[in-house]
Amino acid sequence: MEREKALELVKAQLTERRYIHTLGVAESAVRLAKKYHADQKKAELAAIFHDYAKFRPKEEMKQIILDQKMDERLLSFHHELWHAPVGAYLVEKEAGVTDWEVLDAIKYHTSGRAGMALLEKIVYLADYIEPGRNFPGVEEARRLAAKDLDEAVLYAAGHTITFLIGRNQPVFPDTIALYNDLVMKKEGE
Ligand SMILES: Nc1ncnc2c1ncn2[C@@H]1O[C@H](COP(=O)(O)OP(=O)(O)O)[C@@H](O)[C@H]1O
Ligand SMILES: [Fe+2]
Repeated sequence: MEREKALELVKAQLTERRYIHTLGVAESAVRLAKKYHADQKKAELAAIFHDYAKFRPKEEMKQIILDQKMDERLLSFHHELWHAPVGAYLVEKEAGVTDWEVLDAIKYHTSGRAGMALLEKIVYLADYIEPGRNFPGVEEARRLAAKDLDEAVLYAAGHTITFLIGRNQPVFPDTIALYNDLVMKKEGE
């Protein structure tokens, strides 16, 4: 699907602010894909659609998780997590994207998971470091992203976990699995 068509489809689903975030994620994803030799068109498409379901009603997303027999653990955790897997489902159903690498990159862009594919890591990280982000630590994440993809993804996952613990919030296990996977890989090096 061409960039312009994808942008038109996603713009109808987002607020202006979230659309500008999406453009930032697409720019970051293409840059990371170029640097880490991933398919730039797929990275751009996944980034453009990554927050497609961000503003869908919670009830609708909950029903999709149940009907589509998605990971029901999601329903016991913060609904912030739901737009990623539900987004992948809706992007296929409503926008007709069938490339499973692109759909998986959307599906796991919020929680991450152990054993992430290159495209998944790129969209996960692009979402974290896009130019509109200004949370403490984002500069370090950007510095690491320019050096080593796994280091940067590890940093993002670790900081998301500590951010949630700092607020006494439950942490969806797939992000911990991602963190453990990368930290053990790093130890093994
Ligand atoms: N493992 C997790 N458990 C619970 N909440 C999480 C987890 N990982 C990320 N989140 C939450 O998801 C939200 C981030 O959503 P994300 O899709 O990554 O970014 P955004 O929607 O802001 O572009 C944050 O509120 C973050 O705290
Ligand atoms: Fe996002």
